[in-house]
This record gives sequence, C-alpha cells and structure tokens, in this order.
Amino acid sequence: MAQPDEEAARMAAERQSMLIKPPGALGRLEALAIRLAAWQGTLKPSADRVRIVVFAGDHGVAEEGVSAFSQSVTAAMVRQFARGGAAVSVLVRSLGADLEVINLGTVEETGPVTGVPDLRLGPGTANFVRGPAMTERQLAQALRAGRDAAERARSGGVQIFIGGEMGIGNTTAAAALASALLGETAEALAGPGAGLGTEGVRHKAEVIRRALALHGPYLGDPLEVLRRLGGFEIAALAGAFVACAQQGLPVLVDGFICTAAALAAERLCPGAAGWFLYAHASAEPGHKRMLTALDGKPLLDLGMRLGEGSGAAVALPLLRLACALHSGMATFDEAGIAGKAP
Ligand SMILES: O=C(O)c1ccc[n+]([C@@H]2O[C@H](COP(=O)([O-])O)[C@@H](O)[C@H]2O)c1
Ligand SMILES: Cc1cc2nc[nH]c2cc1C
Repeated sequence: MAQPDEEAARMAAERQSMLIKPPGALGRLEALAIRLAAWQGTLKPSADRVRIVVFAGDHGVAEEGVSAFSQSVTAAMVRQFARGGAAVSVLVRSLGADLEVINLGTVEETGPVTGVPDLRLGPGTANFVRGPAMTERQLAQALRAGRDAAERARSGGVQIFIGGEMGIGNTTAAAALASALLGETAEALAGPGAGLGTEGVRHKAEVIRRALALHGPYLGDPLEVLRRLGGFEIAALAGAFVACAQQGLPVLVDGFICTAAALAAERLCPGAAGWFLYAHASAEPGHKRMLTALDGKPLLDLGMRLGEGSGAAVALPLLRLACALHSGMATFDEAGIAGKAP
C-alpha cells in the first residue's frame, strides 16, 4: 500500500494556518487540501488531471424483476457515453476530465462503439439466486480490467481517479454484496435503485435474502463474496480501487454501487480506504450504512442516484477549489495583516 506523505501534510497544515482567514474558517475544504497534499507529496496539490472510468455490465439477477428498467438500457447507455449524450459525458466535457468506457459484458451487444473497448466476459453475470454470479476466471478478468484501468490512469499522469458504473440490476448486487460484507439485513440495504416502488423494494429484499441463504456458507471470504454476489463492473471497480491505493492514486468514490465496490476493496486490501474520498450521499437509503462502515463522510448531499460516476464528477469542483484556495490565498505576512489580537 502506498503511504501518504506526512511531512507534506504537516507543511500544508502550517500553510493553512498562515492564510488570511480565521483558522478553520474554510471548514472541510482545509482538511481536503491537506489530505490532497499528503497524497500527492507536495505543499500545493491540484486536481486538474482527472479520469472517469465507467465500467458497464449486466446482471443475471435482473430476471427476478428487481429493476424498474429493462436490461437493454445498459448497452444503450454505453452507446450514449461514447456519443456524448449521457450525464457523465456532459460532466466530463464541462470539467475537462477524461472519460474511458469499458464494456465488461452487456446482454445486448453494443456493436462497435468508437473508443469503447469490448472486454465482454459474458452476456452479463449469472443469476446469483441460483448460483455464483461469476466464475473464478470471470472474477479474475474483471479485477484485472479494473487494475489495468488504474495503472493506465497512473502512468497517464492522472491525479484523481473516479470510477463509474452502468448496469441494470446492479443496486441489487451492490446491496447483496454490502449485506454480506457488513452482516446487515437485506431490508437495510435494498432500496428503489433506478425507480422501484414500495412493493418492488420489498421483492428486491426478498430476492437478496434468498441469495444470502444460498451462498451463506461461503461468505466468510471477501473475494468469494464478490464472485458470488457482485457483478463484472463492481469487481472491476474493486480491482481499480485496490490498485489506486497500492499506487498512491486518490479515488473520488461515487454513489451506492461504487461505495459497495470501495467496501469490497477495503476488505480485500485492508487500508486501501485510506486513499478514498466519498463524493456524495446517494439517495439510495442503504448508502449511509456503507459510508458508516467505511468511516466516510460524503462531500455533497444532493439527492442524486444516477451512477455513471456522476456524483463524483459533480463533487470534483470542490476539490479543485480547495486546492486553488490553499495555493492561491495570501498569507498574513504577505498581506501585511496583523494576526490574532494580542
Ligand atoms: O450511484 C447510485 O447511488 C445509484 C443509485 C441508484 C441507481 N443507480 C444506477 O441505476 C442503475 C441500477 O439501478 P437498478 O434499479 O437497475 O438496480 C445502474 O446503472 C446505476 O448506475 C445508481
Ligand atoms: C436511463 C438510465 C441511465 C442510467 N445511468 C446510470 N444508470 C442508469 C439507469 C437508467 C435507467
């Protein structure tokens, strides 16, 4: 695991105390700048070079009727990511960030989509109510795809890594995964996802309960939990997040599904979460429990529940502004302003 630079953190904290403001007056933006300084090993950090990697995949458990949308939406959205019409496409343009989209296995073929490598590991995962979601080989390949994306980002000079996901049914997989990892009930983690009503959420919790009963004896090992209950995109995110932590590349974690992947990453590689920031509180009710388990305090709470990395993209300007204030403000000495009253 990479280690943050504590000397850079100390110097950044000292600089914060010298800037022309009452100590602490910039609230959490101060701690954010200091953490980025420690992660980047520099007094004046920046969050200019950012990459969003969206992993897409379909879920066998969708056949249980756990989503308000049809699986064809997953492939359709992959095409939109590339064509520029999706929310994340607009956000990356607006932020000047890079976007990578990786199809790990949609039910519908997307056809050739410019700029989207087709790493399909199958036509979606298997239905985990009947057996494991992935084979060992599929899990290894998904983890590898995530690791490769993190390594490309690192070697490309990216300063902040954002993972995104697209997969109809993936809030069921994320809830099942988190339920197994946290020892929480299915009811505590099942929510509306992309748009279920009350009865739909009740059915979704029942489906998760059945899956947990089936896989129960094998849920002691986080890798096996990921293989049995996860998804291609969730495993890829977990692989990417572990690799980011190992290389010292900070991660801005998006919503419900990405946080489930962050939880899996922390269980696979304890200490990895030391490199994660949580962008926002998803409207999906179970998200809070995952954040509590990770001791994560989201930056924003806008009621978002889109995925695609969109919540992280929306939070990115806060990181940039924290860095700009930290680097650009004058110190009391420079401004010739007296400090505290004698
Ligand atoms: O990121 C979130 O917090 C979030 C919360 C609810 C839904 N989503 C998105 O909605 C899709 C999954 O919803 P569902 O109901 O099909 O499981 C998937 O493509 C996610 O990106 C995302
Ligand atoms: C249209 C649509 C877009 C999405 N983007 C991420 N998840 C999504 C789910 C749906 C249904």
